[in-house]
Amino acid sequence: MYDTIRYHVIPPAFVVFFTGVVQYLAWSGRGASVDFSALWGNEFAWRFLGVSFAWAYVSLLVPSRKCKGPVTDFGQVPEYQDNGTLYYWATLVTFVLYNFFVDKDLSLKIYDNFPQILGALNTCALLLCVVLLIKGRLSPDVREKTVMKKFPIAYEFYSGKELHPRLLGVDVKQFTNCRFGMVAWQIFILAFFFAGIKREGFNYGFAVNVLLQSIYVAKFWWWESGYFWTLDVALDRAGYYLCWGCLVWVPVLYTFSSYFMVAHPPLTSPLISLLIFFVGLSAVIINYAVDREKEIFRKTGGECEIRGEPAKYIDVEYVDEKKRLRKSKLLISGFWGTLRHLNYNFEILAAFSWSCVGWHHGLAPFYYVVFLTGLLVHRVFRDEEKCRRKYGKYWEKYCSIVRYRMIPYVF
Ligand SMILES: NC(=O)C1=CN([C@@H]2O[C@H](COP(=O)(O)OP(=O)(O)OC[C@H]3O[C@@H](n4cnc5c(N)ncnc54)[C@H](OP(=O)(O)O)[C@@H]3O)[C@@H](O)[C@H]2O)C=CC1
Ligand SMILES: CC(C)CCC[C@@H](C)[C@H]1CC[C@H]2C3=CC=C4C[C@@H](O)CC[C@]4(C)[C@H]3CC[C@]12C
Repeated sequence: MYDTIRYHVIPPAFVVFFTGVVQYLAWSGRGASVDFSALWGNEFAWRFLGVSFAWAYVSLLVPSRKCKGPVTDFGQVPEYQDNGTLYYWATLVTFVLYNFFVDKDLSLKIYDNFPQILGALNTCALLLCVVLLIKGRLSPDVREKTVMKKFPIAYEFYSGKELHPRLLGVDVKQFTNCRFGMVAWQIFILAFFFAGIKREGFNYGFAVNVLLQSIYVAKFWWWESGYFWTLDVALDRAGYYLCWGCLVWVPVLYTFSSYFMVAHPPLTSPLISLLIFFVGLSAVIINYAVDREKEIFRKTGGECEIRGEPAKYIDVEYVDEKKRLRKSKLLISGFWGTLRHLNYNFEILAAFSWSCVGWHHGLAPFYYVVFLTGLLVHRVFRDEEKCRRKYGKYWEKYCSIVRYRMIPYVF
């Protein structure tokens, strides 16, 4: 029963549901009813995507320093282009300059053609998932155990076949997640903000919404090399969930509060907006600090200081897929000694902060927060299942020291 749901029901149901929701969001966000003709895109949308994809692709080809991700159970060490921060700032500055000096209506055009852009993106993303499925089945880069095993086709399409596939000389997940998804998030919210100014004038609430998200996204680039060690990159395979998710779902849902605010400007006063800004900023900073603490701990092999004292940890052992015994450490001081997923709490608080400037308009500005909360609670279980399988009794020991996941005494 569980396997039927997991392999046969959820994948097709999610593909249909999420692909459909995109159409709803694209139109409801501007107060219009769904028009399916946008699914094919239009000339502007295809040109916009052509340039964006080419720009992202070139950023992964130009000579640059490289960084490595964690070694997989089957001994592969993925290699990434380490020029994310430069790419992010170059894209941002180019977009702003182009918008102010070359095409003053660019942001409005992006806003007006957003459903068409999403339609075209959806086509490209689905095509990519088909290519990844065929490549994974016929000619995977690495012939490891899981990739060689046959699962139901809908499941393979949804979850992906390969862990670190490369296409046209670039790492697919770095392209979809980092080079496209995270930059699209930044560029779209900025375009919506400029479009909002053109239509309704400057709005403090809207400014706080976009500024907080921009700080959040900019922070991502400082930490990009840390991202390569997360579940998405180390565990999730390249398929609909991750690649379609980053190519389409991130651009539509993660930016939705800003998209919505163009047609529904926030009514929060400048003072309240400022207060919300400081709450949101603190949340982004703490979220980053928690991630960073673990990153430094891992990079130094545990030989680092946390708040002026040597890091406290427990030594753990695990057996990898090749049956080799490996050693590692789990941090139990600093942030990681308080709750097992403290970073998620501040992730949600940050998103709540930038959404709540639009609270006068009901639930719509909070769609992302609702999704994020579900995603992160589900991720807590996925992550802990992974850790329990990996570390066994050592994970139980860690859980007995750091007892709660996200809410003290409750969860
Ligand atoms: N906006 C969004 O949609 C989302 C944002 N995020 C954000 O991304 C960031 C990364 O999140 P995510 O990858 O989910 O998870 P974490 O950064 O919480 O990483 C979890 C992993 O860290 C290792 N770990 C767990 N506890 C310890 C410890 N005490 N000491 C050392 N290592 C430990 C384990 O991996 P190992 O096998 O190495 O031991 C575990 O699998 C967060 O800021 C999160 O908020 C995450 C998901 C969605
Ligand atoms: C069924 C699908 C619609 C669901 C798609 C989900 C994915 C798009 C997202 C799953 C995990 C997300 C992320 C994880 C960690 C991140 C680090 C953070 O600092 C920035 C955001 C992100 C890259 C984020 C992006 C979307 C997911 C990959």
